[in-house]
Amino acid sequence: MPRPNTPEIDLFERGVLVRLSGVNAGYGAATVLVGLEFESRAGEVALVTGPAAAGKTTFMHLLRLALEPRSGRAVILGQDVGRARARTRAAVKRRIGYVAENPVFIEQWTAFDNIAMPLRMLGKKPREYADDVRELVDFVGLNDAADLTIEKLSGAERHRAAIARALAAKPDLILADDPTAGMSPADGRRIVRLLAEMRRVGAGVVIASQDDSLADCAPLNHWRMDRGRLTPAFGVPAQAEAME
Ligand SMILES: Nc1ncnc2c1ncn2[C@@H]1O[C@H](COP(=O)(O)OP(=O)(O)OP(=O)(O)O)[C@@H](O)[C@H]1O
Repeated sequence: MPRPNTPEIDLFERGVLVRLSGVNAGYGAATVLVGLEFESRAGEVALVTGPAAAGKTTFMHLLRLALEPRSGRAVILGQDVGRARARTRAAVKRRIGYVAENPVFIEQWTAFDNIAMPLRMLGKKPREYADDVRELVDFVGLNDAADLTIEKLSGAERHRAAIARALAAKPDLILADDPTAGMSPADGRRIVRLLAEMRRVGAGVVIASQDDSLADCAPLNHWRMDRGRLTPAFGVPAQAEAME
């Protein structure tokens, strides 16, 4: 007899990728995130905006399981991550694509090889992943720059490469921390649209930024973070209405 699903797996199967209920988190003695209520569903994009030091990066660390909730309940990709064992947490992490604020690459490698890194780590051979990586390169618009070593890329191209790398292993949840930093407004909007496209393959996307003006460049749920508290920016987003 198959074991019945846990309530957390049931939630995932109903398309709820993240559900935070009353979550507090922080560093050392400092509580940075306070009483978070948040939900992200498959095929939805969330934009979290707020001023410097509001807690956006800390929120990303919580979602990518680099920071544990101190209290409350955090269900991410079908697991109560505050209670899960190290092995389960590691398995959840592998299903999350993360675009860091300052992406770190192997500078002497080409963008193509850096993008392929997650696939190599899964044990795939170049002939198995070459077409998929080329497709990603096209998708993010890196084109010929993919064959240059990363150190030669512009800031915007590095972000495109970081996005392609985060998508390589086909994650269920994509997190992008300030992906438009240092870009022109037009480039920034293109990047957000690109990330938002991932909803079409059923992924959930969460983007953090200081820039409120990004809210109208794709269909998304806009949240504001202020002093560690998260609120829907315009009334109650569709996803929160659907919370059971
Ligand atoms: N490793 C850490 N240890 C202690 N405090 C930290 C740590 N990282 C961040 N903080 C503090 O947590 C608070 C929130 O920082 P966080 O980086 O999450 O904000 P942010 O909204 O991402 O800011 P920005 O838009 O400038 O990137 C700040 O007061 C910051 O000083």
